Amino acid sequence: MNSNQSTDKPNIFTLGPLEAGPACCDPQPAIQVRDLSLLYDGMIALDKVTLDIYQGCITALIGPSGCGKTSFLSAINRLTDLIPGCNVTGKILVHNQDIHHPDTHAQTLRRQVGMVFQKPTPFPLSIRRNLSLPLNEHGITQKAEIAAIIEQVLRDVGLWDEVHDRQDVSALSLSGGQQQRLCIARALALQPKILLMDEPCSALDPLASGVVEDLICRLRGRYTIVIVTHNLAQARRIANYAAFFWVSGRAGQLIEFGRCQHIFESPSHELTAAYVNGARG
Ligand SMILES: Nc1ncnc2c1ncn2[C@@H]1O[C@H](COP(=O)(O)OP(=O)(O)OP(=O)(O)O)[C@@H](O)[C@H]1O
Repeated sequence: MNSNQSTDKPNIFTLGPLEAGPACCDPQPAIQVRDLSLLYDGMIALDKVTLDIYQGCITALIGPSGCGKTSFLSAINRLTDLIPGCNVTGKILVHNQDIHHPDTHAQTLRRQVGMVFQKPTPFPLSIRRNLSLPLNEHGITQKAEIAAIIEQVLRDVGLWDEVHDRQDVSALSLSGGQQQRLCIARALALQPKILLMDEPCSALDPLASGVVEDLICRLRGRYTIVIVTHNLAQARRIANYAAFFWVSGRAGQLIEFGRCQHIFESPSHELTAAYVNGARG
């Protein structure tokens, strides 16, 4: 089925139970960003961003198009290394490890910090292979171990009941919402600590979007989640913290960061107030 015509079941009870994670009321930084600047071909896209992302919490990155949200996300797991002409300065610590230190390997980092993209991006392979391939690439080859991980992550994203008896069909035959949950399962298979999500619901119809949003909430506590969203109502519903970015000239800047309730109900900066009230952006 075409991804934009998803008829993903709205039944949230298909999502398997997750172990409760730690509450996020005692914020410990999982990611520490200091003076992060990012340039594409010498043109500044992010200007000196300093921010802590708290462990086990959901942090929403909000702001108008072009303010650098995706660039910020991509810097955290060094996907920016793969963009020709992209230059990153400043410091990012992930669980106290400097991601730019020569001893930090990008592949190891990306195992710790998974990424889910806007459009579901399953490989044009079977459901099973979509999940086993990254495991093989990270040296996991035991069939029994792979089968156990596949079952666990499919249960975690609520897909097990829907696909366990047809794991060898093409992942492209799934609905858009199912494909996105498969992509989340693929990220979870490598047991990351952090999940970066770039507008994970925006390519889905409202029902599938609701299922994925519910899933993201269920992952809270077990994972540190950073989500880019243009959907302010969604940010408000699911996030514990929000970071508001703005673009001045071409440079994206972090204007304000704080508890979601503060950002949406009593922001400190007038630009934030204008944006969340729909007057700007
Ligand atoms: N690969 C790239 N090469 C050159 N410029 C880029 C590249 N990716 C992004 N940019 C530029 O960097 C700036 C920030 O882009 P980015 O995609 O990070 O913003 P965003 O806030 O995520 O936008 P949107 O909400 O529209 O996705 C924009 O001016 C964009 O044109």
